[in-house]
Amino acid sequence: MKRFMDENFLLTNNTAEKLYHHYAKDMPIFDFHCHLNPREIAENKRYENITEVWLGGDHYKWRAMRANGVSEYFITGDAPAKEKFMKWAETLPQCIGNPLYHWTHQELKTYFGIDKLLSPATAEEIWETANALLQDDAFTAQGLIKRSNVKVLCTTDDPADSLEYHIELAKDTSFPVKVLPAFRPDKSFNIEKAGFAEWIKKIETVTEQEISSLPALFTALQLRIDFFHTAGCRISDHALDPIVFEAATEQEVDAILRKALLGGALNELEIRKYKTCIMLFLGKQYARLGWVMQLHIGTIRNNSTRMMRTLGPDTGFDAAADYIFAEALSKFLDKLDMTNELPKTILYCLNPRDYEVLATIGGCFQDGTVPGKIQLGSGWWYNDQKDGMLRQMTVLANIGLLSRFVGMLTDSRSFLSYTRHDYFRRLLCNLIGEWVEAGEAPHDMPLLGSMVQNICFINAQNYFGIDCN
Ligand SMILES: O=C[C@H](O)[C@@H](O)[C@@H](O)[C@H](O)C(=O)O
Repeated sequence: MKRFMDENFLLTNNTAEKLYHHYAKDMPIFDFHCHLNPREIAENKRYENITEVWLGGDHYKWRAMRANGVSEYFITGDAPAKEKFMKWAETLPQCIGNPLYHWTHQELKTYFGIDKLLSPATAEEIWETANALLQDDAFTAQGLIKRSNVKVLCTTDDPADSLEYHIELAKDTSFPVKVLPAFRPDKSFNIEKAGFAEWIKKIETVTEQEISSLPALFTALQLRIDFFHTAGCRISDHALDPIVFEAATEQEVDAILRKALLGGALNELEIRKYKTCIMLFLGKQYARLGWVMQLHIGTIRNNSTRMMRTLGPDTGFDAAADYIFAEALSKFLDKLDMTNELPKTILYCLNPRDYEVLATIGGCFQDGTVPGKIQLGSGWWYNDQKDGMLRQMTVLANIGLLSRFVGMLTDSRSFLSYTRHDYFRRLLCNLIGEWVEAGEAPHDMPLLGSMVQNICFINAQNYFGIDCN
């Protein structure tokens, strides 16, 4: 029997152990999609206690606590920080089998050097030890990022954002990590959602232009894209719930936008036409600048109306959807490809049922210009666990080129989540190791070692075209 989470955690064969320890473990991190707060990084936030850094925004943990019968008062409510931590400590022993059980202990060990298992019996001691350590410079926002060997991290930012913290960080020579914005224009195409008119007002303010027509909106978006580019942005990100494709002329879409801006109600067809037109415009802009376009597909968000009313979005009430989207996705990529304006693209889906759909459609638009131009993104969100990551890598290996994969990202709101890369690397090495041990891949360590290092970091560096030195 193996010891729980020892140095060969998740590594079940000799080749995997060698690949992980010799090639993967010490590779730097390129975190191309996360939800860290750039202000906390720029201000080098110091955390008062482990509740703040650990449970502050992590809706994975919140869901587990709810599932364990913990009342909202101790999760997102006003309970004192220590009581919230105690509730997490009560919940964790119930999480065996869930990645949270592993991540939590990886984080305790990697950052705090704590080997004990968190439970009500150890909670008091861990609370004291961790909180004392948090006062050290190694535990500030910047300290944690540096210790995690991160070279680049990309936050998620609205087009109206001033990017003041990114700009400030770029000037700060004492912090060597590149903190870059990622362009997330969901609000520009979610014309049917509450908040669209307010968002247009914000963009009018930051671009100092009135937006009363489609050409004016295009100009404003282009200005913001160029501004983001100047601030180092090379990546965009979209939540498409679901992706749609409905061809329309710009005149038609102009009329639809004008109608919406005057407060008119749009029908389904109009909404689809508008969204398609905006996404095509954006895709072309990304291609123009050599950016990467990330498409996150397949969620059904804010399922609990009651909790949406009290807590708002991104609080743990989203699920995998079962949308039918293959044709729309294919037509969207094809339309851009026809005029050679398809940017590098990463496709993610929250429903792992659809990985083959993404991988096979993506394969139709590889155009020989960039290795792995169209990527099947790593297991996203509920899929960034053992089975989900293995499934994503297996589908990619079967249908595309695993060797060209840009690898893992954290997608997290917590500065302690970098251990997820370690989790991913172990699984990657184990998968390849299993192939070797079964005689399905050659025992060529330099070849496999370089494949592993490419997937851990080098592919991402080349693909995103960001200098990491
Ligand atoms: O891990 C989960 C995530 O952070 C999740 O909250 C995000 O992926 C977010 O919904 C997004 O759309 O970018």
